[in-house]
Amino acid sequence: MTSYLIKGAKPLGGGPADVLITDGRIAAIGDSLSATGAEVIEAGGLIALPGLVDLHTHLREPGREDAETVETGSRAAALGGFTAVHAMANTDPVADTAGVVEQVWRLGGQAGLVDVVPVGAVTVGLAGERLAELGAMADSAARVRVFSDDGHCVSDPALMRRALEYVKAFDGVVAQHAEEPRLTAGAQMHEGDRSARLGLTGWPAAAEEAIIARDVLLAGHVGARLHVCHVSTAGSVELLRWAKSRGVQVTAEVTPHHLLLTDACAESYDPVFKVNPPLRTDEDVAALRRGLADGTIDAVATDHAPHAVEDKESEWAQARPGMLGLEQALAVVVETMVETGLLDWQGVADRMSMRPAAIGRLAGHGRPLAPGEPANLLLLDPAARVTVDPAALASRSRNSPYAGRELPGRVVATFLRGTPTVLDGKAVR
Ligand SMILES: NC(=O)N[C@@H](CC(=O)O)C(=O)O
Repeated sequence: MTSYLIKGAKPLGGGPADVLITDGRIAAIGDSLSATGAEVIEAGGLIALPGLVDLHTHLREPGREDAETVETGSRAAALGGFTAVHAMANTDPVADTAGVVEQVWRLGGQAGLVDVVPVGAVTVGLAGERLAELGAMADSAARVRVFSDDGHCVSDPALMRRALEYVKAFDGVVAQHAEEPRLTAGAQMHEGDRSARLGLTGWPAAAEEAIIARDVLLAGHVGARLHVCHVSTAGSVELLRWAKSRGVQVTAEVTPHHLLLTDACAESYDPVFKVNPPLRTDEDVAALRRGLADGTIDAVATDHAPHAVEDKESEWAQARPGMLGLEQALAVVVETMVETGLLDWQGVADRMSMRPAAIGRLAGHGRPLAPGEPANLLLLDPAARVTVDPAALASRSRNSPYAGRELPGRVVATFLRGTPTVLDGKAVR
């Protein structure tokens, strides 16, 4: 295995240092290291961060390989600085059996660009009627710990309670897509003044908040772990704060797009801005940023949702919800959280690597950069500014809400267990 000597990068909490990588691990961090035979990477001005971990990626394989494959999504992830992604279960067939989660896990291993960690469905076929084979998925080679019907809410409270009870046995977590479906029938965008003016059916904040309120009570009652996907409203942040203060084992994620964009984007009627949950108001964005800064929201998760052209480039009402996220996630966090002074680099590592790895009970990821640890890391040029060109993305889909936008920071290199997946800002394969 090639050894790498990264010269002059800034690891967290210290001045410039060299990082020596041998046999897939960090062998040493220090001043003026040398190592014969090691490939030298000049990293002056770059920041070294632990490899990012995404709790919420849609890879679309099996079933919609025209929109994304495990391999193309893995490449997009590596370019974004990720070393592990959780692959959501809403594939075709649905990842609701040991067979399907093992298939996704194997495809991830074959692509070899990030660790692909399958999420198992909570209910058979995401239909919300019967629990899927949670134990069999947990015991499978894919070792599933995160279960989600994402795209659908587990809206039956008795079923949700049983799912929480079940995953407790193997320290799993139910990741809820919080959306009371009876309140969002036909919904197209955030319910408020704008939806009324634009004539688009509204998706009220209360549809998210009602499920979160119910589920934190259930999780507290059962004593199990609950994770809330893509939190989007100020009221949700308040509910999470309350639940955490009561000792409920609840964690939550926010997407990059909910940290940056608002429902004003819908004024364009460009369906690239249609997403579930919808983009909210300025006040919601401010509350989400504050919640992420103070740790009420534990993690940033991309909800990378690639869609084929025919599913997205249509009239707003016909378009599928969802937007790309993997390749720009870190840049959006730098713009919304670092450049605003809300998070330092340690905070970025915590919310995008350490905490998501801990929520997913993922070994070998989300570890500090220290001798002996697996060499999962990225090098970021914080001074670079990049204008997003959808045609240049590694994803098979093009539905980026950041097209034409200049964002700060550029991932220069990513290492997965000591092997570069990205060098000079380009995917190695
Ligand atoms: N987040 C999205 O807008 N879309 C998701 C599923 C979903 O949550 O609706 C997708 O799979 O496309």
